[in-house]
Amino acid sequence: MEVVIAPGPQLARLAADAVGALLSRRPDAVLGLATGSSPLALYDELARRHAEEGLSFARARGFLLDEYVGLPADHPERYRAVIDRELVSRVDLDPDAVQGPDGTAEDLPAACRRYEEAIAAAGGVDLQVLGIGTDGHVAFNEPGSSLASRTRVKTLTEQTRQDNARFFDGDAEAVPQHVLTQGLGTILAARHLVLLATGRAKAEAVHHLVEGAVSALWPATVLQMHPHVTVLVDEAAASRLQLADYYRDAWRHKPAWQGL
Ligand SMILES: N[C@@H]1[C@@H](O)[C@H](O)[C@@H](COP(=O)(O)O)O[C@@H]1O
Repeated sequence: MEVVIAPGPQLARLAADAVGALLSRRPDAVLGLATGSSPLALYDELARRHAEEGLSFARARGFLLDEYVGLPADHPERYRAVIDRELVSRVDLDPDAVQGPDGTAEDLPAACRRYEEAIAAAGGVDLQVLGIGTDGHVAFNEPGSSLASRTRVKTLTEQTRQDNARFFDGDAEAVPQHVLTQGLGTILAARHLVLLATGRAKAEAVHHLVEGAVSALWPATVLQMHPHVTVLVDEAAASRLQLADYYRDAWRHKPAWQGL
């Protein structure tokens, strides 16, 4: 796990560098797309590079991490709508090449199975963008999630509904109770995980993610089992890291050829 501690705008640029390097190596790369506020600066930077530097997503494909259950198809907070607004509509990514779990499906378990099959049929995710919840969830894998889980229905914790109320006019009751989410096992199958976290509210979760014991209580800790994880955090989110000085030192002395 590589931990990079830097100011927010630099984190977005580093994540964009990783996406750009992947697309130049492999123009038809499969991108794993996260919602929430953490990746927004990255999407802004990708949109800028598309407009100003010709970064192209024309042959790329995308898979969302998760989706609310039961929000109407035209609801602006459906994650599919969010990703269309924040990324797809701002670059040349083909909307038909982007998929998310279908939270409107009548048969939700069947929709989850189909989603796993679609990811496998695309050859798996090359680079998965991730955020982290204050309770240590990734995607919507809440505490107690199986560390080997695949895409399935989950029930949100009260804390996550409170955290996400800001997208629903501050009304936690309006946040759906149920979601479809890629499982932790699904996420671990992606080839490179790039997790972004900023702000003091994430400090405890980031500490567990990087330095805690692997446990379903802090689901993000399972990322320690993945061979290629880049954790991009600002000073506030890094404020509980015991080995922060070592991570800074390692980053400072990182060989130029290595890349993220
Ligand atoms: N399902 C999403 C996650 O994918 C996201 O990483 C996390 C943190 O969100 P934010 O980045 O807004 O803090 O919570 C949300 O509920």
